[in-house]
Amino acid sequence: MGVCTSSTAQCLPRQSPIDIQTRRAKYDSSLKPLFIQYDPNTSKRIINVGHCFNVEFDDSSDRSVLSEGPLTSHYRLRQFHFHWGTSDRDGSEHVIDGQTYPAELHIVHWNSQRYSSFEEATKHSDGLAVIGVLLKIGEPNPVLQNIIDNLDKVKTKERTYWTYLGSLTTSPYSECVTWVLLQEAITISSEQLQHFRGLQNEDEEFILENHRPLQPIEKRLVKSSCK
Ligand SMILES: COCCCN1C=C(N)c2cc(S(N)(=O)=O)sc2S1(=O)=O
Ligand SMILES: [Zn+2]
Repeated sequence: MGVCTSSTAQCLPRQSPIDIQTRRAKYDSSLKPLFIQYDPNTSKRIINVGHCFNVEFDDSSDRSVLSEGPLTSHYRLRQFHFHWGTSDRDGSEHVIDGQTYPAELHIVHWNSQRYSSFEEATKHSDGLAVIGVLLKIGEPNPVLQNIIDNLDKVKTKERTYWTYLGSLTTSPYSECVTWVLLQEAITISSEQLQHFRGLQNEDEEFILENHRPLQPIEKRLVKSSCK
């Protein structure tokens, strides 16, 4: 099942991010709860990739995995990163009923049940699964402060979510992602968020924003795990 890299006749584009119009989301009773099992000891390093920073994980074995939910395979944790804006008014990539959030966390996993490597998985339409978590301004979030050791706590008790088929939101925009967007936002303080804007790219310019504009939903259906 290859990736449609362009809007060829047999497949409409499935680009991300999108505006989740909650009243159009369809409840799917077959959607199971997410199974998230993270071993914080698999965290490897934080790396500035120019447009954001990635916290990378040892993905040489299935020690940190995501399964169930809308997924039919188990997916291995690869990295997580954030998207933000020049102010607290916007910065998230996904938007909910037209409402932007100040930032968004992406937890990236690849289908280690079907593919032999992350690179191979990105070439297939079911290759990646990314959990999107919206961030809203509120109390300083101790978990975000040392998220590496507490990734496990990012899991909210009631993990209701929206899911749809989409793409990477940064180049090469491969259409290989099953998006799982949690319906409960977590908090971050404005001061914590300001630290993100202090990151610099390879030209030593501040990374003031790194969120992609909304993409057309086309004929896609967004499913909800709850009514
Ligand atoms: C073909 O190989 C591409 C390598 C894949 N990656 C590159 C991205 N641009 C990217 C974007 C991601 S996002 N913002 O959609 O979660 S995750 C991710 S990534 O997994 O780190
Ligand atoms: Zn991302």
